[in-house]
Amino acid sequence: MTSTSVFIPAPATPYQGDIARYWDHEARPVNLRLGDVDGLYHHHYGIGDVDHAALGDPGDSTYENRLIAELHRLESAQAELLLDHLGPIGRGDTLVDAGCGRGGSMVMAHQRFGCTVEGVTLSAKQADFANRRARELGVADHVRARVRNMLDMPFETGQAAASWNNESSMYVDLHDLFAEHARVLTVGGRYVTITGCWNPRYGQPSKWVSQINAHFECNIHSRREYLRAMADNRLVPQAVIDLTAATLPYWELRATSSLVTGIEDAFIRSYKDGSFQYLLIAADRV
Ligand SMILES: C[S@@+](CC[C@H](N)C(=O)[O-])C[C@H]1O[C@@H](n2cnc3c(N)ncnc32)[C@H](O)[C@@H]1O
Ligand SMILES: CC(C)=CCC/C(C)=C/COP(=O)(O)OP(=O)(O)O
Ligand SMILES: [Mg+2]
Repeated sequence: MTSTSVFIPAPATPYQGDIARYWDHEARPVNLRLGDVDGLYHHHYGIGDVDHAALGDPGDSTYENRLIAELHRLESAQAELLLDHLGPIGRGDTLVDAGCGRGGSMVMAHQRFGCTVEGVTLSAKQADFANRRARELGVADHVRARVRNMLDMPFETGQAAASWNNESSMYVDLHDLFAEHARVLTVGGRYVTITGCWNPRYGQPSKWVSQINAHFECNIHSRREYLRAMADNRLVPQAVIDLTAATLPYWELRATSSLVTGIEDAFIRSYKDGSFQYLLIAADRV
């Protein structure tokens, strides 16, 4: 598995065409400069406490670089937590990253398990970027991204020991998504998602959630929709972890940086008013 497939299917819908264009043109410093820290490029957010000793004094000339390294450390910690929930994975197994972005989580999964990791993204630019990084790291025989729709993945039924969505499930219908994961997963395999979802206890999506949807052209689902769509598709939750408190330090630190994008306040306010939650759900394919 060494070459990038050049076959790029037409978008399944006009919306998917919009999303492909969105990610083809994305080049925010908050993502590229963090990725440059160690060559793992993420498009997800961070968890865990800020290491204030590592950050040092805001007056120091190196402070901004330390802040960037700290945000990146928290984003990688988020991916490590997702990988912690995949269960026992062998070197001969295949993992599927649905909505793989620039491939940071795929590389981390291969480095941890030694296994094959297959990713799909709508963006040809992202797939090229991920495959270039895999070649540079010498792991292109085990890590590959392709331009494909996660609702119609190029994998055999039962091929995957585990699969995941890391902040990519808000772009699709959840019933369609979980039906496709249930198809590609082996019986007894594990599905994991980390996602932002609106909280049914709040009532309806808050104005902050609507603002996040508009910012990213996505459609955030409710926690209830996740659990219902899993139940309908042979995915039985084994762990539901509320990461809202764990992600707030990342957002509060990010809001003080030069790399702000303008969406920080909506995340902080919606996490604090209880209308939005950052969740990990790990489910068994039964
Ligand atoms: C916020 S990024 C997350 C990237 C990656 N999971 C990470 O953690 O860095 C969302 C990703 O979902 C992908 N995506 C959205 N809808 C998709 C679809 N229908 N099929 C495949 N990928 C999709 C986008 O192309 C993008 O790569
Ligand atoms: C939790 C939710 C609702 C996520 C929406 C999906 C999304 C765009 C994630 C982060 O991508 P990014 O890393 O490209 O965003 P940013 O540029 O803000 O860091
Ligand atoms: Mg980011």
